[in-house]
Amino acid sequence: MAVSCVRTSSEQEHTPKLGLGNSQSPLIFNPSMLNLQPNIPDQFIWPDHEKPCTEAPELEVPLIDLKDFLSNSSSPSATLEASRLISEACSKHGFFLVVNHGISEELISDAHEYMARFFDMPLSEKQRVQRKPGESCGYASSFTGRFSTKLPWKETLSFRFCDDKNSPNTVQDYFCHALGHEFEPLGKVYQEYCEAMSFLSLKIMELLGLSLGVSRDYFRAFFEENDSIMRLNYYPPCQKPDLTLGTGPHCDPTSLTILHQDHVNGLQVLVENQWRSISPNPKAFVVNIGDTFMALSNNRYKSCLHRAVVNSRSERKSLAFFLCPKKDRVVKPPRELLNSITPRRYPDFTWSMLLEFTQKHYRADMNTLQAFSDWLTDKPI
Ligand SMILES: C=C1C[C@]23C[C@H]1CC[C@H]2[C@]1(C)CCC[C@@](C)(C(=O)O)[C@H]1[C@@H]3C(=O)O
Ligand SMILES: O=C(O)CCC(=O)C(=O)O
Ligand SMILES: [Fe+2]
Repeated sequence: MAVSCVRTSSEQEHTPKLGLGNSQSPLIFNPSMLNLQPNIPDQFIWPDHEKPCTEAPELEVPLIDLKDFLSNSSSPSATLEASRLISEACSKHGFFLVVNHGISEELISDAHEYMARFFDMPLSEKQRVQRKPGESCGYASSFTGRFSTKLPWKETLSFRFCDDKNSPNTVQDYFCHALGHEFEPLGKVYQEYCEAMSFLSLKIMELLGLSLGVSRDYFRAFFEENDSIMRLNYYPPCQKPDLTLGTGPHCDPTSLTILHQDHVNGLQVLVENQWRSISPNPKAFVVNIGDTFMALSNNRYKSCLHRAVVNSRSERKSLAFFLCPKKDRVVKPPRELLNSITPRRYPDFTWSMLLEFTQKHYRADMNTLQAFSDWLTDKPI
């Protein structure tokens, strides 16, 4: 069965007031050609206040060793310590590293290898799975045709993962149906990778629940049967890395992001109004909470601002798993997180509504959740 990704109509896709692109004749993002030009096109040059600064001191990110917590004989003290460290990280900038996560180096290496092979394919081959307006799956090269300014210097491939026993092979099926059976090995690796990401996400949800003083199972149960997004990010070298961005400043609208960087620096987080870099660590996943979990926590934990910079010497790649709840689940905080001092911060919503908002009406940035709340309550954005 062909798996259809999120399909939304695109009548408002190019709402001029939001400066979204014109899909009639989009610019083609061909970095090897663009890098031969004396200058990069204006559409890739970001405003001065968003240009990457040369300095981005390394951020010491809390590192959480999951070995004891994940072992069958995990002790209450190991669980308590892991949830305490998560609480500390999420009360600061919302980023932490996990090691001894139980995911094999071979699977991670295969996921990186197949990502390199995919992006090495000719553009015409990649465009066989071209992302269509309003959809959140498929291949995109710098979102030309979707946005008209501040184009990111990257190519992406996004696809859906469903933790649903009734459709057990959504990822593998997507690749086989969209690209052909010669892509079955690639589909198998990403099917296995996404299953491992989903398992790890649910374990982290147990720790997030404990760290917020709700039951270990509360958030885990909410994300059972998750309907998540896997994204491969490819950032070509850029001759003018000080003028453009690989991924612009944003908070992830999703619930939890589990990112694996290759060996090239590029991920930056805004901490106390200063951009700080998170150095690659092949044995660690970088984890951050997103807007949807910020709403679930009733704003106790913050979805934090981050971006990806590029460089003039080498390409960079990252694997990003975005945990998302089943589309019709109502996102609202548990009653333990509501009281007279901390009343409801965001209205009830479903992930399906927020996803549609980011794909049809609003380019995700640092204010997505507030803009979405205003949109829901009909306030002018
Ligand atoms: C639901 C999503 C929208 C984006 C991919 C996932 C989670 C992160 C979002 C994104 C990366 C935030 C920055 C802007 C964006 C347009 C991008 O640069 O890719 C966002 C993704 C998207 O809308 O495709
Ligand atoms: O590539 C990176 O390091 C970060 C990418 C990112 O933030 C995203 O895809 O949401
Ligand atoms: Fe992100």
